[in-house]
Amino acid sequence: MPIVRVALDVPLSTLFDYVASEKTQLEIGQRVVVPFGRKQVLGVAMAWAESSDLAAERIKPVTQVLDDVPPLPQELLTLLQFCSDYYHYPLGMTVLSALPTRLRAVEPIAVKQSLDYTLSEAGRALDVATLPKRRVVQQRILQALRQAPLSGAQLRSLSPSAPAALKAMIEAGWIELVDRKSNPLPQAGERTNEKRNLLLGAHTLTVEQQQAVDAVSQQKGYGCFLLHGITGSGKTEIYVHLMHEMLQRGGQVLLLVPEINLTPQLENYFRSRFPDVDLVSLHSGLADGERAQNWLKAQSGEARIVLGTRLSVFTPLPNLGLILVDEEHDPSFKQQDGLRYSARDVAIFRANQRGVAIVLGSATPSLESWYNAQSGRYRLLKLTQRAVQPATLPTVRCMDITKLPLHEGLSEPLLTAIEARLQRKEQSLIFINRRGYAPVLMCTSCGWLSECKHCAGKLVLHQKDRSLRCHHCGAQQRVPHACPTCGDADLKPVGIGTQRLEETLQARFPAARILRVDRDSTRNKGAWNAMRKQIHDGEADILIGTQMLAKGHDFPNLTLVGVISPDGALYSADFRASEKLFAQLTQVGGRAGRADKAGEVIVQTAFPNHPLFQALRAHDYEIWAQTLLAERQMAGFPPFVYQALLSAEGKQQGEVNAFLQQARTAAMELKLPVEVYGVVPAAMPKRANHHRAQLLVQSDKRKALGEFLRAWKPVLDELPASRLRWVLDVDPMEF
Ligand SMILES: Nc1ncnc2c1ncn2[C@@H]1O[C@H](COP(=O)(O)OP(=O)(O)OP(=O)(O)O)[C@@H](O)[C@H]1O
Ligand SMILES: [Zn+2]
Repeated sequence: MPIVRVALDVPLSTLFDYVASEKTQLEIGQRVVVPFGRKQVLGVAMAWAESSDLAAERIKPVTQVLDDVPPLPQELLTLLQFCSDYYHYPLGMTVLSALPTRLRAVEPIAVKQSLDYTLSEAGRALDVATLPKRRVVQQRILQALRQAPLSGAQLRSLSPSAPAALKAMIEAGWIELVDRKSNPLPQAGERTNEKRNLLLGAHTLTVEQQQAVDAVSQQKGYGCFLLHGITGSGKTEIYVHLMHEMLQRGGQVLLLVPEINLTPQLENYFRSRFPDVDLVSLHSGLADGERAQNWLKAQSGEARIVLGTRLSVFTPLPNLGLILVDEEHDPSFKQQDGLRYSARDVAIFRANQRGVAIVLGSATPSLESWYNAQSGRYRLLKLTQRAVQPATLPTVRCMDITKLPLHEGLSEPLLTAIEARLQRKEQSLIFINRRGYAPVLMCTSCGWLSECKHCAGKLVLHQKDRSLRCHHCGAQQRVPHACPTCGDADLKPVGIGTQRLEETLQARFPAARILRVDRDSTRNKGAWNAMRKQIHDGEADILIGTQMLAKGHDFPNLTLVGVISPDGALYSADFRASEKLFAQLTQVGGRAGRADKAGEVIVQTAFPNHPLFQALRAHDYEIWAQTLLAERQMAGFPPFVYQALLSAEGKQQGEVNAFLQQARTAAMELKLPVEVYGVVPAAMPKRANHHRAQLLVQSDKRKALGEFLRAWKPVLDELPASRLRWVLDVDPMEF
């Protein structure tokens, strides 16, 4: 009896053996339903086995083979195996988490029969008379398709041997699959389904853009390119040209983007540029059914451009020819739970596995990528000018808030600048990374602060509904009438959030139309889209926003960006904080003056001479990256070392620490060439009543760290931890 090894969604690092009866026609990569404990669960057939460690009578048979969709290709299974090994995450859970939700259920999915066969250009050009006489069925199919596109069922009704003939003709390139919806029945006399991979509105590329496009398209086999282009330099236009080139060659393109918020907008944009090309998007905002359909279109090769957030890096793409990663520095490419992968890094592995080019684009590359470009592992492509003439980079001014009086957090120069924009009917954006009214409520008489009972954090004042809310655990309560400690009624909001800024600006500029864009104001579905339209249509004068507004948008009438209190990042415990801040400010500053009007950025800071702000004023990413790299090298931080973080949390602090101490002892006993640090509290030491602590391990060799983790992980799995949750995070981004 053949034994098949199946990946299941269980937290064990093994596969599970089942018997595949002779009758079932099972292929590796197919989804199967198998008994597990008392349940029937979904799994993926990963490999055949000669024998099993289980006694023959204990191996259960596969219940059902799902043949609703084609098997996962071996290439994808290999990629998932790599991820499981590299991130030390159970293989079964890795494989299952890569599937769209709908394909993880034990019920087969009903694939909408929306695909039709049609003649390709070569097929239409074919003269039936030149086909050998004995290929009757092929001739019949050809003639039928001359009339109209047909479904598989219709073609099969032509002859019992139609499937074989069809297969041969697809391989010959005469027939292709098209989406029925997008191809309404042809009008008489009209040539149909002519896919020309139309590219609309192509700009004549600048010299720098052309060089970048040439370098990538001339690449033979794997190559990783870092596209460093200042904001508005036309990186997107490069993607478009590269996509077009790949479409002409018949390949599929995968474009990874960091933000689900940006995908609908990008999707429309790319659709408008490639009106006759099948493009699908994959992100968590889609309904399960739609997501599964899009995934299947990618797997069948029908979708030529796949646009998606991080999970789409695991989409099967038979003709994958190019991978693009936009805003490659963005931390949201790293998944923060379950399989903690970096979609950017997996994409690089995938490009290598496939032997194709990958382009990482950013105005502020991550230090990891920058370092790789400096050392020659990646090829650096630079765009140093804004694409649209005469658009230039905005002027950046820093206002020293230790010397200037502030009105509710706003300096006079900033207010004057906003006023000027209002008079000129231009837009301003005020960037502040704090939602709510004020970060904390304080009693002026005893110093009491609104703290969360469950977390090591403060309760944020939300004025609109008079509530105090914890942004970490979601706890919420009404604003007290008096101080809970001393009874004094004089409670004052301290610090500034988006709501307070909105109130202040509205009072100062009563006629201005102010739009606040943060997680609270965009919670309802469609709210953000509506707001974006308002901004584009010029129905807002002042935008107040958190980082949501900072990324990727192109608002031509926006000429002023104000930045309120970014200083926290300068003395944060997170060693990446200042890297992130520079990227954020460059991004948000890059929203100003993208068209014909000059832009201005005003930063309110207590440290105007900090190297970060100097580099920001000079628009000099390179010098800033160099400064940071030197610091990181001195301190022994990434990208000069590779890290893994073991974090644990539980209700009892003692248990959390004991677990981590045992883990640490075990790590030391392995006597491998890695540095094992001490057990320390997490940056957020208590959240939702759970105490949190962590243990960092690092090495200057990726391989040494990997070998250590391979030895350490099984030991961790055996440690008593029934009342704890712990995770191992490789290449951690959050501490
Ligand atoms: N060669 C070109 N000639 C004229 N206009 C161009 C050219 N390339 C791009 N543009 C235009 O320049 C603007 C900025 O380009 P794009 O959005 O591609 O920049 P980007 O580098 O992706 O920007 P960001 O990183 O700030 O989002 C767009 O309006 C685009 O249409
Ligand atoms: Zn809390």
